[in-house]
Amino acid sequence: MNNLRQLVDDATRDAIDQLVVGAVVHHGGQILILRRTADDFMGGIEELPSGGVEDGEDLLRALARELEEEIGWRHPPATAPGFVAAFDYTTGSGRAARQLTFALRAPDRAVTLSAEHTAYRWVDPADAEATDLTPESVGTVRAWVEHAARSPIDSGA
Ligand SMILES: Nc1nc2c([nH]c(=O)n2[C@H]2C[C@H](O)[C@@H](COP(=O)(O)OP(=O)(O)OP(=O)(O)O)O2)c(=O)[nH]1
Repeated sequence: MNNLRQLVDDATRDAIDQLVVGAVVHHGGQILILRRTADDFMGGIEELPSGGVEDGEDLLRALARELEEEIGWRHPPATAPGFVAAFDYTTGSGRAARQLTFALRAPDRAVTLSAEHTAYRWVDPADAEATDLTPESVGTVRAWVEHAARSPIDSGA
């Protein structure tokens, strides 16, 4: 399984200010993407469900909280999340962020959005480039496809 502590230690070593957790939520081979509200920073883009890890929070607890907040999941994930990939970016407030993305199988397609997003859709990962996902997110989806093909158990598939 993945070493979560190592991911956190690596971020500290790399002077990351803000850890962010994200999820490739998948169901029947499709993945869930959310559209940010137009007036937000990076408004209107599509993104994977994601959000900042709070002080003292571990990665998987942060992931469960963000999934509850952003897509209304009120149950523990159906499968153990598998680590997919990391990407670094600068947040709207200028902080060095690293998004650590995990894969999770959704029990169904039910989604309840928060005010942070205006829409959601389930897409074929092969079509990721034709969405408004950022290149970093497209790369993450690709990594998930490759990872799932290589080692189905660890992928959380
Ligand atoms: N800023 C930024 N965000 C990116 C890039 N690539 C990429 O996928 N993203 C994604 C990650 C997030 O889903 C979203 C940006 O949100 P964010 O974390 O910066 O949002 P925020 O403004 O609420 O953050 P903050 O200022 O409150 O710290 O876009 C990038 O190059 N720059």
